[in-house]
Amino acid sequence: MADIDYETKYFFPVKPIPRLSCRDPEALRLISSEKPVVLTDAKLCDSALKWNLDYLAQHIGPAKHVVFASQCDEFKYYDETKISQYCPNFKRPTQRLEITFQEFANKLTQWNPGQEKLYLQQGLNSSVGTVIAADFVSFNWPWLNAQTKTQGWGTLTSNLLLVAMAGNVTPVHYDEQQNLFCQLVGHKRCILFSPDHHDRLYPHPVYHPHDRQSQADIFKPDFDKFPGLRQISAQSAVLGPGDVLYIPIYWWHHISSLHNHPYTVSINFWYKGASTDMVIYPLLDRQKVAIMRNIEKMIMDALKKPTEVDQFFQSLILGRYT
Ligand SMILES: O=C(O)C(=O)C[C@H](CCCc1ccccc1)C(=O)O
Ligand SMILES: [Zn+2]
Repeated sequence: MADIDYETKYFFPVKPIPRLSCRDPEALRLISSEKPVVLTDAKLCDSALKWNLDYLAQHIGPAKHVVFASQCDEFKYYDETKISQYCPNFKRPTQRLEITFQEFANKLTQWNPGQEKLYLQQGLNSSVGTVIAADFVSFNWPWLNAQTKTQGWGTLTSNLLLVAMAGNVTPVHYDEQQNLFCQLVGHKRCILFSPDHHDRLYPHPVYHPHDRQSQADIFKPDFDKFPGLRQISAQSAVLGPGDVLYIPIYWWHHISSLHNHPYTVSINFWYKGASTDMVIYPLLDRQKVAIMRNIEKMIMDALKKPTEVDQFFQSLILGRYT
């Protein structure tokens, strides 16, 4: 698969994410400097390369799994807990279901155009069957543990099992965790933007259910509403089975499942970032984003009304911090 599938037209410059061996010192240098890299031979989840729909349906067990349903290809994440507090009229863009993997697999194989798209997004837990657990145990933990120790990352918080239908899109967002993203079945196109894009990708307010998601659509740009979009630039890669993409903490990413296979299977490894108690100046871009998030949370606790925030910050800085 080409580094960047050129049939897709972008209005912004895109460079390929380097594809390197996990033994290449350059790969480790990129990870240490929190830059994206595709590791082509990490053999991180080789035991899961056989996790196709039938195998998972047969072995993952009878537990309910979280599946999102969408009337379009987009699956924009929303935080359920933030709806009741500040956005009671929020319209959920997807419906959250809890069904067995077998039910999900049946819906996928019987899907017809015009029906809603489905996306299984389930944290792996102890409810999985023994066969899947055995595959999980034989992941390349020695390499993984050595890697995360070297980088000083925190604990592994979760492994999200992702089974998407071809064409599914996860719109532009960032996460507050380090991420080793393993592609198992099918191909995914990943478009990444550095954390300094905070003022060019217009995240929803921190109190909003779409916190951490971009308000803008990079494939239907509204340059009047979001003029900063004219200054964005990305790195991109198409991931195939066995590829591991390092998505650095706070890096924006857009992920879509290509049509060369009816579905895709991925698993991610989310780690807490290193503790930044040693603050070294100049601050990293991601540290500035973390500070902005804390200020937003404080101001919302204080003002309670989102409509007063703009005026508050104008009064604070206009004519004073130029
Ligand atoms: O691994 C990652 O970080 C991704 O974004 C992978 C992405 C699905 C993520 C769904 C999601 C987004 C935000 C919060 C919780 C869950 C995909 O592969 O489509
Ligand atoms: Zn993400």
